[in-house]
Amino acid sequence: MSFETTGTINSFGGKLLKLAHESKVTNTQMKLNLYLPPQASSSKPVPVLFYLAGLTCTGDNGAEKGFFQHKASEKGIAVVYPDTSPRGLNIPGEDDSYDFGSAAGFYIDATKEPWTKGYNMYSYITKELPEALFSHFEELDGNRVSITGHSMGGHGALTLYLRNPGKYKSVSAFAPISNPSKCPWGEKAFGGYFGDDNKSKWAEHDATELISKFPNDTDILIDVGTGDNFYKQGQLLPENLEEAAKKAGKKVNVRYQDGYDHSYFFISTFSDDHVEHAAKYLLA
Ligand SMILES: N[C@@H](CCC(=O)N[C@@H](CSC=O)C(=O)NCC(=O)O)C(=O)O
Repeated sequence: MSFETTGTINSFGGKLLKLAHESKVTNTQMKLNLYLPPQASSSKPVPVLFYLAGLTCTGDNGAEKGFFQHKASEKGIAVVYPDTSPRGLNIPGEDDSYDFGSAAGFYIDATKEPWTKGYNMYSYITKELPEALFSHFEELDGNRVSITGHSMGGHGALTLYLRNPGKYKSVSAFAPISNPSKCPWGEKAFGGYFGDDNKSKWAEHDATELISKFPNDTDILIDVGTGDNFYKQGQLLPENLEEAAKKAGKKVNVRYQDGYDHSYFFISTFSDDHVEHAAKYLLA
């Protein structure tokens, strides 16, 4: 698969590439950003951190406002910023709400019509995109990959990690939707993409349900702001994940950050810590 490079921007001594490619999995063109740190120009391939963004986002939000490039440049880690859904499939209702359809792909493969037409962000992020990137960019080391994300993307990072033991070296999340089967955003998305009667499928994409089934030890870093309105409204439910992790004997370190909200001011404050967390495993 070939990538079109539509822009190249200098950032912290490296390059942010604006990319587009045709996806067989989503049946659309997909856009993304790829940050190559300065070390990518040496002969040794660099490890990779995927950042999954939240509702209403594209691959631009994290690249422009997350400040991941700061620490990634220092550590020699590439960062992939994918889009959050297919775009323009012409499914009725696709663009009607901010929390379902466009920019709300929830990192699942839909099983319910008409969303099966291309709402396959799980396969796109875990298979098609990395395979395409690692065969096209020899600067990237496909054997050293970590994942992080925000809100809906935090849910994506946690569930992709927990569903694929060994695929990612580490995981972390900012204000993740931690128990989607039990919050309004998740109920709407899983009901729409899987069906209200398909609760076993819901559980397959719920970090709180998955953690006890994960076969390996974990070291999961999560930040949540105590001033986050979505946290206060019960959309995130990190306590449910903490409780399930405790019962399962898994390490999940949830840091409740005093007064921080849900925005990129919160993410950019702690993004260095999340890149450091990934670096601990990617550079071990
Ligand atoms: N428009 C919505 C709120 C949308 C919102 O806050 N999106 C967050 C992610 S929320 C969970 O996935 C986001 O990252 N927005 C982009 C940004 O640049 O801040 C509403 O009004 O409630």
